[in-house]
Amino acid sequence: MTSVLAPPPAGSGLKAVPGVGGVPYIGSTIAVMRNPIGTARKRYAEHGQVSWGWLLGQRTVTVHGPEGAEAVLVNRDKAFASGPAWSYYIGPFFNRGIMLLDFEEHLHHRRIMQQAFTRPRLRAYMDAMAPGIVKGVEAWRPGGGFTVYDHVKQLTLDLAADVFMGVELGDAERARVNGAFIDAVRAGTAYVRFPVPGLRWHRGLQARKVLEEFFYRHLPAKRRDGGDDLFAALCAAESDDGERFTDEDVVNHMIFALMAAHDTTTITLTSMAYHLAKFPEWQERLRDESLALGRAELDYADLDALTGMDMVMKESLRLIAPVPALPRKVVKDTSLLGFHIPAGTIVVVPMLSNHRMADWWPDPDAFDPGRFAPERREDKVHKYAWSPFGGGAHKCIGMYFAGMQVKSILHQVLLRYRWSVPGLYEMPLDTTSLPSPKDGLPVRLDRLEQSR
Ligand code: HEM
Repeated sequence: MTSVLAPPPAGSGLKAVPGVGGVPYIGSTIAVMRNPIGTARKRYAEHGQVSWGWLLGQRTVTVHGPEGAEAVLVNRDKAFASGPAWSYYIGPFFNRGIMLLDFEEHLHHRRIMQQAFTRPRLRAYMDAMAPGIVKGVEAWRPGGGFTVYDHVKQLTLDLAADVFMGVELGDAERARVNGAFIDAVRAGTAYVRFPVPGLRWHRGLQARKVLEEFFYRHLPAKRRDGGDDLFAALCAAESDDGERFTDEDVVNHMIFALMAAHDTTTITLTSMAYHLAKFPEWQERLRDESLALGRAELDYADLDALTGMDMVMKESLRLIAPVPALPRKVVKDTSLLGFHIPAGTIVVVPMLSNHRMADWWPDPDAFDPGRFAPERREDKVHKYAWSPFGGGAHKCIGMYFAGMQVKSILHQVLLRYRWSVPGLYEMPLDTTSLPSPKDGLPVRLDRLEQSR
């Protein structure tokens, strides 16, 4: 049965948001978690671009399609706040991370943080991560049942110590910090959302303490000595108006940035590895491209030259958007594509399913990197048709960093290994949190005869 979210104000000319309430607090949560794309398609077919339902305990409006994504993310009326929406999931563990700030305050932090992502800084991060990538990839053990996701996750975590923290860690300290980081991330998807000793939420709070203690301890040396890592960059960052981060800001932003960077990059590489295993002709094309560069290590300038890799990355980000949905809380009554949205509502932009809408993408479920080739550019159909990095004020600040890291890693893998999956294999995705393979993506990994 269709029920409306709230009657629009008389004379406003706005429409009421239709939807299916279902069981209060639960609604379509289980269906969305199990099959986000199928559920979104059904809902779009039944109710159109804007509809509401219960999701994860909240009355939630889902706005399908790029027009809605643009309206929410560009946020001209300043009606959609990121902080209160994201805090529901990750607030206690990623307190005062930049994505949890809004409007003027967010802009103030963003202006300073931008200085840690300038081109010279990115070049320095790329140089800093290169030896760790070679060492990590070289240590992989070829054979059957090589789980790509687990290995890439470990590699990106190890790289974070070099390029994010820039701190020499002993094995025990590394394990302690990495463990705390993993617990903080996991806590966001806890079912029991209050601290019971031994359960995820409690472990997340403990982990936050470990991370804070770690960063505060190393902060004075970072401020004093500088360096080519993100931690040093945040300590030194200064906006054009001379604003700088306090110690507390640096610690909060470091903990958040680690989280924002880690799973997203891991998922992107896993998705690329999966598609390259399913479509070996693309794997060979990318390997030829990497070999043709004639250099063991990528330069910053090479990133644009790897055109096949760029298309595969874009297509993999389209098919599996690492951040599957972007939530916002409505802070004042507003309108969205002609619908009345009352203050207090949660609005979600479902990036994962938006990228698979047949109204915007020909053959939306097919892996076809050529759709991003200059002569096709199917993403040009709308500015927000392809938006794995979001848009507007909160658009991913690490977008170029991500491209740099993903391409640097894949280049080294292509030069050393060939990998495959059985013909009928389909990667089973766990979509209860950020999308990841339930089975870790087991492949057969073979060392190339002549690695370079
Ligand atoms: C392929 C990898 C990545 C993807 C798909 C991705 C995606 C996103 C998305 C969709 C948002 C916006 C969320 C929203 O508006 O609600 C975002 C924000 C953000 N990302 Fe990324 N991200 C990636 C990698 C990174 C990396 C490597 C870093 C850091 C080095 C990073 C740092 C951030 C930060 C700090 C924000 C918050 C920006 C703000 O609120 O102003 N991300 N990311």
